[in-house]
Amino acid sequence: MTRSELFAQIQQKSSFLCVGLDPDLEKIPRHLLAEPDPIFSFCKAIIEETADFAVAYKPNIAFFEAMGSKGWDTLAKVEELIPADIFTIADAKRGDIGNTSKLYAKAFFESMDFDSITVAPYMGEDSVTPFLEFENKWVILLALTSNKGSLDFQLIQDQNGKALYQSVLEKSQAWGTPDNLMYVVGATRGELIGEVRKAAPEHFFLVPGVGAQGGSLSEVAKYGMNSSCGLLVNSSRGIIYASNEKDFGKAARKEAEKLQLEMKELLDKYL
Ligand SMILES: O=c1ccn([C@@H]2O[C@H](COP(=O)(O)O)[C@@H](O)[C@H]2O)c(=O)[nH]1
Repeated sequence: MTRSELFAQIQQKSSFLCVGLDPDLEKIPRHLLAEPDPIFSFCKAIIEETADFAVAYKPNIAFFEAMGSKGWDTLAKVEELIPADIFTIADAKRGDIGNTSKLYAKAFFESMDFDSITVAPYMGEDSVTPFLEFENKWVILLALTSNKGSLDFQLIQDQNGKALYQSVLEKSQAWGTPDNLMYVVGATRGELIGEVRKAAPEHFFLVPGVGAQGGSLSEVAKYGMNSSCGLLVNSSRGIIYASNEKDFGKAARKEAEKLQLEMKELLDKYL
């Protein structure tokens, strides 16, 4: 999917919502356990109920690969089920020496047909660029993550006062463009999102951390929105586990709609 197609979706739906698919057999409604593939049935219902409000889906690969080969089959079926006009993100956080990254890219972009993959920057240019060689596919590079451990390395400053996440932003902009490179920026980072926006004015940000992790959607929009929105804000548990009864699909729909309505107001205010 191209950047302009993504922006068109955002305008059409008045939404920059990414629904995170983190399906856990221990958390899904009990009645689904009688189904032949409970995780698929769960994701199918969530996708069907939230597709009106979502511009992206982000299956977190850990939740599928934890189930072994069956999990990979389920992931492929879920990816195929997502409507073609909705952006797909394989949240796999890959990255290795070049020839290995190339095969990770083939796995997610060719064997499966994801639009994008999350990639860790730690191993540098040759670990990231193989993912950028696929037409109309995206790398979403970890820049400033939402978790507490992001303080361990990402905010360490060099002798000139430049934080590691800033070096990641600066250097990686020579590898890709706003048309094939996005950044992960945690919603829990408040006004630092404004610093990231200054360093990468045109790139889209994938922003996890609203909902269960307590990040503020209005702060994210205030500091992070650009003239083509430039944001995909993810919520996983806050939507998919809104209920664990038979009404879980409808409950997820309600939460997704709530976020979309807030997003519409923010788009009206800042775009
Ligand atoms: O910095 C990061 C990068 C990735 N994630 C992932 O996003 C979702 C968040 O789930 P919630 O339930 O909405 O908290 C999850 O898949 C994480 O692995 C992140 O949280 N922070």
